Amino acid sequence: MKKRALISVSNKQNIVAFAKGLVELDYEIISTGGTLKTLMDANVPAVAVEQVTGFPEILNGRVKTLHPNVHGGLLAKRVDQDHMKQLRENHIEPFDLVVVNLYPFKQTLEKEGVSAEEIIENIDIGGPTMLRSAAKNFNDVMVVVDPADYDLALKSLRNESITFKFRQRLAAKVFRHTANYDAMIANYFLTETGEKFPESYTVTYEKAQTLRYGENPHQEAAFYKNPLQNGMSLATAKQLHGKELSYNNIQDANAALEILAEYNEPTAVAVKHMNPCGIGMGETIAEAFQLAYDADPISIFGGIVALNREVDSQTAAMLKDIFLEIVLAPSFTEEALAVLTQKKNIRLLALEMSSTDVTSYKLTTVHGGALIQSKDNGFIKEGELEAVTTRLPSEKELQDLLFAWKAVKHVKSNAIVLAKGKQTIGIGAGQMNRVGAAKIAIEQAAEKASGSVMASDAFFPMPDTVEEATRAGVTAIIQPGGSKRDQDSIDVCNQHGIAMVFTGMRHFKH
Ligand SMILES: NC(=O)c1ncn([C@@H]2O[C@H](COP(=O)(O)O)[C@@H](O)[C@H]2O)c1NC=O
Repeated sequence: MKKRALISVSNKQNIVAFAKGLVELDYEIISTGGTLKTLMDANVPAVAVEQVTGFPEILNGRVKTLHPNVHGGLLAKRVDQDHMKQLRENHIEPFDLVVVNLYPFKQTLEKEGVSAEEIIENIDIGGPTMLRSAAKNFNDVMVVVDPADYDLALKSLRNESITFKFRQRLAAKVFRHTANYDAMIANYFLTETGEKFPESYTVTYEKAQTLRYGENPHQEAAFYKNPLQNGMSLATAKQLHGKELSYNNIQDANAALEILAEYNEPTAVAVKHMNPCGIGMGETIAEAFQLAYDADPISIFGGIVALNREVDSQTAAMLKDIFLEIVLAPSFTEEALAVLTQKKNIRLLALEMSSTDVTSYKLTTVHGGALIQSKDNGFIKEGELEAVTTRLPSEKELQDLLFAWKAVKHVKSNAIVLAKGKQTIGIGAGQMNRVGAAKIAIEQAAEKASGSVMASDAFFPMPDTVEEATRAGVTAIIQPGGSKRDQDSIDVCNQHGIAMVFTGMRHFKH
């Protein structure tokens, strides 16, 4: 008996060559409408699936292969005498090979101005059903879902080297593929219904690259992209120069992007171990970078720098003299590229910057599960600040307070940021007590601390941090407020003529 292949593909790329190869191997090909036409047009002999089902394609293609004559032929176990007897009794012939790829749901979703109706019509039903039937019965049926596997499949068929393992791998790929496809559909419906934390949470990622190693050389790692991400994405950033990104590079670049998303004016940020070590804002991007650099010329060594404007030759000349892992910006001028590409090891990344996706959720795995929360999109406007001290901040202090508040949100808790003139001058990150973070920030700022402002990511449980600030010469403080002992901190401020404002919003970052 001739071997039978069932072919039904939306993406018709390379299908003719594959089908021709199958015909040479004496396969009988059964196909659905559009696929059949493609094959016939290329003179590949094939039979319409209607001849197998004895039923016309109905409901505009919603039902074409959903039939026992198809699924019986896919699911029957060859070693099971009873299965084979039932096939004979019902005049069903088994299939040996299934080649299916699905309606382009994702591409439809991404189409501009697409209607809900078109999206729904692009949910493939018959395709996944065939794929799943064949994959379940992989012991007897070979299933190919990815056009990239056509050559390998054909080669194996020619050499008659189809092993159990090979068919199993193809089946495994099918279940990943249908799970990914369904996850995208589930996500679409989640957006439509506005449900936040459904009874099960389905995420899907697609491999962007295998990484050399993870956070440390003994850890394995890969980078997966979100297939539904619109706008800013590190997976689609253009690498213009330098060796492959590492796991830590991607984490740091992400931290830098989150920080830059806070600022509209020309801003530069230097990041080390996912904390900013310097943030500067200026009239030009060169000025901004100079400030970010001067903020901490030691910690920037081996760090990454992200800028929210095109890198020009002036900025490139400054960047060139520092050892940096990555420079990340929306674009680079030709001259800037000529300067920076002289450095073999620096990675240059161009990435269109937009505000980070405010609807997205952050997922952290823990033993036994995952924590999911909305991103920290908290943003305080000037008018929302509550002045709590006798002295109110001056206009200059106010601008620095808002600048420092945006920065402290992105520093690991407990976090204290000292800033002056739209420049961070001291950052205390990740300390187990707040006063410790303040001491680090003050020591970093040294003599610059005098006349600076201070931001704290959470309230002061006691007045010790404010006392440190007064000794350093800090003139204004921004913090959430809400401690039982707020008044103690306010009193210290009033005694020293410090202006303090409350945001009413905390920015823990663990
Ligand atoms: N409904 C069905 O019975 C059915 N059977 C196969 N399909 C899909 O139809 C597509 C191929 O259609 P055509 O050969 O007509 O271009 C494939 O993506 C396949 O997954 C179906 N379509 C969707 O559900």
